[in-house]
Amino acid sequence: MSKRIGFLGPRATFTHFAVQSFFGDEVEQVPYTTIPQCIDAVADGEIDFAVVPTENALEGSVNLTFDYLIHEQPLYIVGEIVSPIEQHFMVHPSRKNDWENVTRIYSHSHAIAQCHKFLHQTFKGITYDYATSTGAAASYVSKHPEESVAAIANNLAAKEYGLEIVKANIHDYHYNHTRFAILHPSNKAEYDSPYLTPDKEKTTLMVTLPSDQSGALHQVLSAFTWRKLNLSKIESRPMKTGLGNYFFIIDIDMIVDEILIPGAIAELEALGCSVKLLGSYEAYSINQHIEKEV
Ligand SMILES: O=C(O)C(=O)C[C@]1(C(=O)O)C=C[C@@H](O)C=C1
Repeated sequence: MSKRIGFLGPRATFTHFAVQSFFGDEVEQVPYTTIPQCIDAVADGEIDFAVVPTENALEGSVNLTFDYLIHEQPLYIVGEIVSPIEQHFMVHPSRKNDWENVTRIYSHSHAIAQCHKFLHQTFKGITYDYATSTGAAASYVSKHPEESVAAIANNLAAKEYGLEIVKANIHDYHYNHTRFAILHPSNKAEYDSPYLTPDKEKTTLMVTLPSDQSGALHQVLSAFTWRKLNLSKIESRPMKTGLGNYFFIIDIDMIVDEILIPGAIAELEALGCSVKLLGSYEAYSINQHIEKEV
């Protein structure tokens, strides 16, 4: 039986492109309207893996994904897909000669944020409406030709929903990539992509510091430093238990081994930190532009 892969939908989102590039057509692709719905589905066993965005090179972390994983559904990251992101400005074909006069712009908040310079220069003072995904925004614009609204999305969405791209590549910086996590309830679950080869190994930890201990973060970092464990990310997020209470998400450039990472974790625990493994996995990069049909 083919695997069921859930993703942030509808069809033709960036997440759908990541799923298509990694898993291909042999799997059943199941769209969900929101990130929490997709995460719940894999936790409930409705699907085999969930694919959701975690971080964009211009905008930073997708907080909803990490917050939901930490506070609501403790799943493991079992793989990572990095995809190039190209944002285009699109309208219903009936507005293609009048696109500069639209009065609303609809997209995912990250997509809007990635295009701020263009939007500020071209549409000063315009209203932004936030959609659950770029694909959802494109689908809305196609169904509402009577509304003076444009979408920001990728070219698969323009094709899928019959929209006209009137301005291509409107993201502010050329280097625009997003990471997507493949999630599963067990950290032993694996899926080798038939299409992509892994280019990195990673471990993600959640570390909570002992309260009010001076130099605690310095001590945490030195547990990695003297073992020469390279960190590619360290980010703080609120614990949601009170002002000033934070935990850290730490990415290490290596999978869990027998000695170094267990040693670092034991040292952190001895310092009074609590440490949770969020995943130890392979990371894959998509090198092609988004042109392939999904
Ligand atoms: O809306 C989409 O198409 C998504 O897949 C979500 C998402 C995100 O959450 O960052 C993914 C990639 C882009 O950075 C913009 C939006």
